Amino acid sequence: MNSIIKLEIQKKTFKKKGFSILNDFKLEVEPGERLCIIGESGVGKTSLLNIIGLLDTQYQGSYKLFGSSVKDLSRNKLAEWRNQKIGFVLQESALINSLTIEDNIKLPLMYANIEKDLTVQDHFKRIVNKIGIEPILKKKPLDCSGGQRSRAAFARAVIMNPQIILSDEPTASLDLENKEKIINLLFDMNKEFNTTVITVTHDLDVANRHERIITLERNE
Ligand SMILES: Nc1ncnc2c1ncn2[C@@H]1O[C@H](COP(=O)(O)OP(=O)(O)OP(=O)(O)O)[C@@H](O)[C@H]1O
Repeated sequence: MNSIIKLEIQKKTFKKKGFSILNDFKLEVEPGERLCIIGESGVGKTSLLNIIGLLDTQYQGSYKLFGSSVKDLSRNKLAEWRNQKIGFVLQESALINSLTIEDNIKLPLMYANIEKDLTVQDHFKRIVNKIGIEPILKKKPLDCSGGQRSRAAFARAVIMNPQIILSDEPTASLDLENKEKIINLLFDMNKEFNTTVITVTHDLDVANRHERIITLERNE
């Protein structure tokens, strides 16, 4: 099988801090894999997701995504892939406070100019229904609870039906019931669309539900 992600990092250096992380780190991921990344705080899990998700291209090493070398991609291509092929659920996913929850979730569709597409509308209804956020669609983020905002941010990350979903602690601020909704939606998409799922978590119950777990080690 061809890898969807082929990453070989020599190191990632933070100039001001003068230290490096992800030294000699290699990762290959196949389409449709459910991979979990664990490791102690500060070891570089979020930094790794930023690299995989094309938010950070400043590191020594090579990265092939969907068979293309990331260093050769134009800024426009990087932006297009970030919007259309990669769903990024961040620890603090910023929703836009002046927009309703519905408009926030539909933002990636508007950028891609496909918000009127019927398949996309079906996908929207299904996601909203599965994670139980119909009641808050017309509300603004600041009128919602933290857990509701997390679920809305999750819906926005998966609305484009991306090929890869990257989640950084997607269940951290959720109660058990809502944690289940998010994990079930993630794995349903994985089953139905062969979406590659990569999750960073400290929750071992969530980790154990992935088919592969890698532990990042500190390597000073
Ligand atoms: N922009 C940055 N500038 C300088 N140092 C940074 C930057 N981003 C991250 N670091 C440092 O790099 C290291 C790895 O950070 P990262 O957030 O990737 O760790 P993590 O494993 O995700 O941690 P946690 O589990 O606490 O979220 C930490 O020491 C952090 O302080």
